[in-house]
This record gives sequence, C-alpha cells and structure tokens, in this order.
Amino acid sequence: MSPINLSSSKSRDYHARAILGPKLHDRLPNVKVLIVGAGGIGCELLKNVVLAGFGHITLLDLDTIDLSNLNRQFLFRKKDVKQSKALVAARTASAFNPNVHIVPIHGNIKDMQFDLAWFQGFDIVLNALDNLDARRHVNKMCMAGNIPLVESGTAGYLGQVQPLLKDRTECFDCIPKPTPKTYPVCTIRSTPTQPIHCIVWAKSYLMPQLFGEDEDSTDELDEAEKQGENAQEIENLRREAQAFKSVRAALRSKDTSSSAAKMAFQKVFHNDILNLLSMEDMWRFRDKPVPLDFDLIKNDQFILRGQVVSAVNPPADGILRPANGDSGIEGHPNGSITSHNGGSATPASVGRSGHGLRDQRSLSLRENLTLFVSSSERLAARLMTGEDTISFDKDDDDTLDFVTAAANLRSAAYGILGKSRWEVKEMAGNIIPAIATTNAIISGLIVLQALHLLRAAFDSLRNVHAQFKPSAPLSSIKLSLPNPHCGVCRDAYALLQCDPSRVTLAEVLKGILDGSDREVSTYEDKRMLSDPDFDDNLDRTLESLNVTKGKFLNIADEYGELETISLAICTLPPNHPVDGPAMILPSPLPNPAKRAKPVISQASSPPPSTPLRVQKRPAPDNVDEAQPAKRARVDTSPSKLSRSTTRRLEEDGLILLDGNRTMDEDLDIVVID
Ligand SMILES: Nc1ncnc2c1ncn2[C@@H]1O[C@H](COP(=O)(O)OP(=O)(O)OP(=O)(O)O)[C@@H](O)[C@H]1O
Ligand SMILES: [Zn+2]
Repeated sequence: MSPINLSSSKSRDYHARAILGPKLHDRLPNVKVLIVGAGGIGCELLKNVVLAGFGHITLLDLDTIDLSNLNRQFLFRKKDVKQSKALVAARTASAFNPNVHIVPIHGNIKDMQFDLAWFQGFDIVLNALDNLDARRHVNKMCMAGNIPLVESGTAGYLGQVQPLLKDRTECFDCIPKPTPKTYPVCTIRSTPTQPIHCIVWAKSYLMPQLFGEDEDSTDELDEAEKQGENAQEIENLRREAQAFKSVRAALRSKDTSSSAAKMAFQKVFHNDILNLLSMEDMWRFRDKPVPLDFDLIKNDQFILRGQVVSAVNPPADGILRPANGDSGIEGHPNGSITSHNGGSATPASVGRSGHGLRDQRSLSLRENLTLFVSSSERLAARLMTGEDTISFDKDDDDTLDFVTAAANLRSAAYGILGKSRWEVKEMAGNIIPAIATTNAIISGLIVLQALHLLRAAFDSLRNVHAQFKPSAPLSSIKLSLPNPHCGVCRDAYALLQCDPSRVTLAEVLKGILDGSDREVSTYEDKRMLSDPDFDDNLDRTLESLNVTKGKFLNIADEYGELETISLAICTLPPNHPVDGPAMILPSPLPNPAKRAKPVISQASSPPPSTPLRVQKRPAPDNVDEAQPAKRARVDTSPSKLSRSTTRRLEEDGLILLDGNRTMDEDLDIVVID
C-alpha cells in the first residue's frame, strides 16, 4: 500500500470522508456555522471545525486577548495580546485548511444587529461561552429560529456538551439554573465571619466607593429624613458618605494623594469599626472587631487581641511557618500572632521572598498595610492621568493588590484568616482553573453532536459529561423532552418585519390575531405594554414604545390557555417599496399551542394555613403603566382571576388567598366587586 501524503488537502479529505461518510462530508463545505466565543473552548472548537471541513464559519467574540489566556488558547501568541480574539483566532486557524472561509466578528452576541433574521442565516450554532446571560440569549434566538444549537461548558476537570433543538429536546432554559452565591449585605458591611466576606467587601463595596462612579446619596438621605426615618441612623449615613467623599477627593488631588491611602485606612479600618463597636447590641453574641492603627502597625507595635502582630498574619492554610526563612513566630488562627520578623512589602517584593511562590505566600499585617498604601497610590495616579473610574479586574495587578490588602486588613480586624494574593484572585474572580485538556475533550464532543444534528440522527444525540472519575471519564445520557412549562421554548415564535417608527401596537395585534377578539396582554421583556384593561399604548408606534430591531414583542393570552406568541422585530427587506406597508405579517401566522396544565406538586404547595403569595411582577420601565391603585377585597382563588386582575392586585400589595382558606383577620384583605 502506498503511503498517504498527509500534507496534501486530498489526503485530509480522504480521512474525513471515510469517517463522516460521503453524504455528510459532501455537505460540510456548504454548512454555515456560528461559533460564539473564542476563548478556551472556542479556540479548540474552531480548530476542530476548520479541520473537519465546515465551509462557512462565523466566529464572534467581544473580548481582546489577555496574557493569561495564552496557556490554553493556543491560537494566540504573546504578540497578539490586546488584539481581538475573533480576528486573531480566525487568522491563525485559516491557515489550517485553505478550503474554509472564516468571518471573524469582534462584538457582543447580544447586540441588536445580531437579530433573529441574522441568526437564521446559520445552519447550526455552537456556543463556547462563559456566562449564563449570553448562553440564555443564544438559546432563545436558536429556539425562536428553530436553529440547532450545541451548548457547552467546562469547569476545571468537569465539562458538559448539550445538543438543543426546538420541540425535540429540552432547551437551555427548560430547567432553572442555580443562581450564583450571594451574601447578605449586613454580613458584608458589618459582620464578616469568613475570608470571602472580606474579599467581597473589598471588591464590591470599598473599591467602587473609592474608585468607582461618584454616587451622591444626599437627595436620598434628605428624602428618607423627610419620610421620618430614624434620624440618628441618617446622621451616621451622612457622616459615612461625607467621609468617603473626602477620601475620594484626596485620591484625586495632587496635593493630598500621598496621604489619601492613610485617610482611607483610617476611615474604614479604624473609624468605621469604632462606630460599629458603639452599637453594643450587635456584639452581644459575636466577637468584637478590633480597630486597626496605621502608625502602630507600621512601627511593629500594634497589639491585636493581646499580642504584637504587626509583622505576620496567619497563612491561608492556617499552618504557621517562617515568612522570610526566619523563625520566632507564634500564632493563633484567630489572628493573634507574635513575630519578630519585619520586611516591607512593595508590589514587586510582595511574596517574592520567603516560603512558596510569589503570590502564594501569606502576607504579614504590615505587608498588607504597605500593599494597601502602594496599590491605593498606583490607582490614585491612574485616576489623575485620565481614568474616570476603576473597577476590579482579576488581571489588573493594581486592583488585585488593593483588594488583597484591603480584604486581609479587614480580616485581621475581625479575627479571620488572611488569604494570599493568589487565593484572593481565585475567590474574587470566581475562578475555577481552566484545564486545556478538558476544553479539548469538550470541543471534540461538540463537533460530534453537531454532526448528529446536521445529519438529523436525532436518536444518536446525547448529553455528554466529562467527569473526574478515572473509571468513567465520560458519561452520556439520552436527551430529555422539552419542559411543557418552559417560558422560552414553548412560545410560538415568528419574525415580524416592520418599520417600528410607522407601525402601531394595535396594528400588530390586529394583524397577528387575525381579527380574533381573544384577550391578550403585550410585553417587551419584563415591561408590560398593554392588557385588556390598559389600552393607552395601543395607538403608539413600536419605536415610541422602544420595541425595535432585535427585541421581542410578546403577546400573552390573558387567561393563560394558549402559549405566548413571541414576535422577533426585524427590519423590512431592502427591496421593500418606500410607500409599501409598514409591516409584513409572518406567513403562516403564529399558531400558539394549548398551554400545558400546571402540575401542582404536593410537596411544593404551601402548608394549609399559609396564605398563597403571588410573586410580584417587576415594575415596568420607560413605558407608563399608570394603573389606578384599587383597594380590593379578595374572596376567590388566584387561579380563577384573569392575569391583569391578578397583576393589579399584586401591585396594590395584596396577598391573594385561595377561596377555601381561612382568612387571617390581620391581613389587609377586602372583597372584589
Ligand atoms: N456576550 C458575549 N458575546 C460575545 N462573546 C462573549 C460574550 N460573553 C462571553 N464571550 C466570550 O466567551 C469566551 C469564553 O471563553 P473562556 O471561558 O475561555 O473565557 P476567557 O475570558 O477567555 O478566560 P478567563 O475568563 O478564564 O480569563 C470569552 O472569550 C468571552 O469574551
Ligand atoms: Zn425550554
């Protein structure tokens, strides 16, 4: 047998053809694929798709290349840092296969220009994203356009690939996703007990207060005072706001920027803590924090919980070890440490000496103070050279230094273990280390599922998980059917080509409902535009209601018997006559299915004596939804009320009771007539 010449494109085709079969292989050069995201998964995926022979690839990413991407996003080199990911990835990968055409787009997939009509130009969409918001957006567009989508994600050694197809499989939103972890504001503001509380405080509270946008709270406080709120509390808030104002001003002034860091320190680590300590009740069942002293820490004379602790802090792992190869450290995990070991921390020297790698070493209290001062000065210098605001970015050393130092100083005051710069980066940046191999495995699986979708081999589709289990590194499960109650994939979608500046809401309703008199409410996202009792907006144009290209106009059945109609607003075709109609109705008209009956699970229904609360809808913005507040008496089950009646009652702050339940005399309940 003659050897195969791997360098010729003929031999490349030879293998691909043998694996894919001639039918699919011949189809690939004409397939139009959209890849969203050119990061860890996106780079691997682009390489696979190019080598497999997909002919028309559009690659979209909003970001530029960061130095930290280079360890796994192998289409990028150091010289490419700061350039568009999509552009560089497309340029590099084009060289892998001369037969493919790659269109790079540097943009956000949520931009209005990428509307449903644009999505419909693709045969398949492959997601390589890193956030829920963008994933949900692409899912909705693909459900609306009936476009096959392969969703994917990795987290360390774990990964998942999920093929999604309207009406055949679950969509990305069929199962609610867990919300990211949140912390109560009072824990963050006043009573931290874990390192993460201090890190969140430094990143999301202190950083924005000092370096973010100036938010003037004067009006708010004046208003609260007028409303008769606790005067002492308002006075405290005023003093706090004023103190932050002075520090902000100092950070932005040439004359005072060198002392601004000390002012900031004094305010947040000393005065604010003293203030909190004056509220005796707060500390009856909690350990009291200790106000820090700038000069004493600097001079190695600071006494924390009975001991001198300026020079060392407990290491992140709680195991004490010499910081500079020096011994003589005694410690206690609550922050009371003694040391005879000094050493100053500048950004360059922090963590370089002593145990462990730079960034992975724990910092002494004095090092944290020095780092707080130096990072504040660096950030202040940036403000003075033109940056209006600076927010935390894990890859921005100045902000990472500031958050590390501020979080550790706060931890010391509250008797919490400090964290190394490395750990703060991980925790503040919500980072799970990315593993290049997981991305590579997942990208291969994405292409396999994409090929199943393209050849309509629906029985072969699988949800595949990469897991940290040597005996079964991959597991695959058959796909589930759509959730009949899903608020995304059960809608009846259609394109509405129109000129939003000319067409009114009433005209759209008349056309879409084909003259039927069924009662409906209309929405754009969460904004209600009309309902059977509120017709003020019907004669307004879509444009005046801010329902324009790229948005969806939703038409919901008032009694919830039919699924919602969701109209994707698109522009009129280019050849549409100027004096032609202002809209082209979809043909056929959308025909919403009957809505599935809600399943009332025994376990999730409230206990008999608990009033049934109906969740309040978010208040509409931009559009006036003036509804006179009616005081009403409710003597019926919420399920028997129409949506608009229910909504009005909710807006009046009423609790709806099931007709059979006993009414609690204390509740504000009146009867509807
Ligand atoms: N709305 C969006 N539109 C376009 N691209 C997006 C959008 N949201 C996220 N992305 C892109 O998705 C990619 C996800 O890749 P990845 O998870 O590897 O993130 P990364 O930013 O490259 O790495 P890391 O977050 O670990 O530093 C990123 O390149 C990001 O810019
Ligand atoms: Zn769904």
